[in-house]
Amino acid sequence: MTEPTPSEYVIQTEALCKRYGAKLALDHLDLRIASGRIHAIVGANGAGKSTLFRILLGFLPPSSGRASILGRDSQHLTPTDRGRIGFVNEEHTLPNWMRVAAVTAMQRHHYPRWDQRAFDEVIGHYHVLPEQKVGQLSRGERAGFNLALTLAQRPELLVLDEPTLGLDVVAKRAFLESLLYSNAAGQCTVIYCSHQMEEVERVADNLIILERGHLMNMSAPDDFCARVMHWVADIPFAGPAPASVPGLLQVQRIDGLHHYLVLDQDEDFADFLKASGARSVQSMPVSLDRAVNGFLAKNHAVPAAA
Ligand SMILES: Nc1ncnc2c1ncn2[C@@H]1O[C@H](COP(=O)(O)OP(=O)(O)OP(=O)(O)O)[C@@H](O)[C@H]1O
Repeated sequence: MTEPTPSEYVIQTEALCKRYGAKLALDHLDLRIASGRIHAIVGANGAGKSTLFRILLGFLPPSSGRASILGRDSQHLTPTDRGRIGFVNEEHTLPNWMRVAAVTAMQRHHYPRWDQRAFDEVIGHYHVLPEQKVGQLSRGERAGFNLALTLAQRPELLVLDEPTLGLDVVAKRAFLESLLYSNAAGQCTVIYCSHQMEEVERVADNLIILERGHLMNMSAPDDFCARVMHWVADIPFAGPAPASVPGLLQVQRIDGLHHYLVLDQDEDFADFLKASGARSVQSMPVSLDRAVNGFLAKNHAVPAAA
């Protein structure tokens, strides 16, 4: 595959930093996201995901470094630039006092590329009536309505910050189907931030992991999964010191067996376990949820010792 040219990146940051007082939320972040497909950004609470989105969309200035979106400097976006970007966040901020029909008419008027078919397709997943006030809609209905409005704008780039938070399984599925429909139709690039790995597994083509404002991974989800392996070893005593275990993410002792979750280890890891006293060893692949959460848990903040 050839490298995309700079104009083919929908997002580009260079040494991007954001400091809130003593806290560095984004730490010299260099990120390039190519146009097309669905990109998931994941990371522990406080990793900097929302801060990155706010800077990219021009709602917040960086402390230093640069950020651009659709080839435009995030700090100088014009209304025309903003019209090319759809943004949905978990708050689904819409005017509560307005009726669904009035909000829809207003948006249709505002966006010249309005696609009624896309709106009808998405809203059809939800039992939303035109005469209802936005404030009367359930959380899932509001999410669906917001996504329908956003997709109907026919954005070139859709940015979603935890859009399915608090939705039930059916509403979540409807939301993801709408997302896949819009992407499959080749209408836009989707950048999506979520803590829900089963969703990421289902929809994302590219997995971006942020940790404390640093980029830790950018690859297909399957490729990341393949880097993490679960090993079970029958070691009849304490086992090797955790600090000496290569690539260790997690260790547990269950029913007398040692379970190791390790990163970037090949078959040599079996030799390491045998040299550490293992009578038998076995390796198995892990789900994306286990791989990502094991990876994030390694450096997760722990309570200070009493
Ligand atoms: N306005 C602010 N003032 C001070 N600190 C802030 C502010 N906004 C965010 N932070 C801090 O910056 C860091 C990154 O926050 P951010 O909201 O970007 O994380 P996140 O990855 O979106 O987290 P979550 O998954 O919990 O939503 C956090 O440590 C947070 O406490």
